[in-house]
Amino acid sequence: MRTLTTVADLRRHLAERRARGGSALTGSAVALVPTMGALHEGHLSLIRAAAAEADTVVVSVFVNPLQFDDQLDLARYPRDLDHDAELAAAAGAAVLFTPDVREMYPPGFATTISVAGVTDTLEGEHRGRAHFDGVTTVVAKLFAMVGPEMAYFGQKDAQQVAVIRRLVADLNLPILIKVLPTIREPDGLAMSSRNVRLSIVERNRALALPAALAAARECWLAGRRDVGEIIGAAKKVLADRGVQPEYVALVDPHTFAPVWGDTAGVVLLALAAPVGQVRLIDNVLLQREPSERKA
Ligand SMILES: Nc1ncnc2c1ncn2[C@@H]1O[C@H](COP(=O)(O)OP(=O)(O)OP(=O)(O)O)[C@@H](O)[C@H]1O
Ligand SMILES: CC(C)(CO)[C@@H](O)C(=O)[O-]
Ligand code: BAL
Repeated sequence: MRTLTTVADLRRHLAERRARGGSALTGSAVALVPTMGALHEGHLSLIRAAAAEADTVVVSVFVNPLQFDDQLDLARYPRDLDHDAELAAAAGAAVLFTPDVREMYPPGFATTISVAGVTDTLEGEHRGRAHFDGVTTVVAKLFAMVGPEMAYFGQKDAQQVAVIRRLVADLNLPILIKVLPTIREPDGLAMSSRNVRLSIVERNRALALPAALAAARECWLAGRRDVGEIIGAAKKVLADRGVQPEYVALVDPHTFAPVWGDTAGVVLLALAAPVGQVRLIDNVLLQREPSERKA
């Protein structure tokens, strides 16, 4: 695996690899897995899936200052580039792209890519307009730098997925967006780079999030369709375990518009909550698993 830090080196290396041609199975397809590093099994599942489908997997590691609404969160964001390189290589990455902030945003940089509508609610509302503007600006730049045929994202950041899909559709970008399920710890906590900042007590309290999602799903599976009732089931679990959510919401999984009254069709239950000094998010799609559907 090559570790590259400049756009010029990245472009040169990818051009050489493309010129060589790939295998009969994958052609010379390039896949991008954008990350902010401190890699864990969630990221590795994306890299492995990309490696199975593309000749060249580029993993980017860039802690993007533009998308942080909280400067302390940016300063404390976990960083471990040497370990990331080992893990990414073992999972099948061909290139680790780790630009510094000046390479990504040189002096004079003045462009913002902004997606409207789907960014209005939940994370967009609570982390502020700049969060998703930061995400879409850096992702658009990464797409332009790498020129991937496909890009891989995790369902844990469900709204980010909807925003990226909108970006790709609106700008006619010829990039296939692949979304993989949330990878969880054995006890149910969604893997996240920020989990390392939880104390033992907080780590235990954080289990309130998957438990709240499970309670809401139980309620939905029991046939309840009243939005207040489903959200109430999740909120009760959080309150019982001493977690105060920033939001618990039922939304359309494509537009992220809130669902009111009675739910119909597939809806997404999403929540965000601080646990100690760490802000966690999680979500579940309320739909019947294929095995639960009637033949
Ligand atoms: N548990 C997970 N399962 C599947 N994909 C994940 C998981 N966690 C993160 N990802 C995906 O990995 C990509 C990079 O995410 P990122 O580097 O922000 O990691 P993270 O663990 O979400 O960090 P944090 O939530 O602390 O910012 C995103 O597409 C994200 O959705
Ligand atoms: C997509 C991303 C790498 C952009 O900085 C980030 O938002 C993330 O890690 O999910
Ligand atoms: N995984 C989402 C990136 C962020 O929290 O800013």
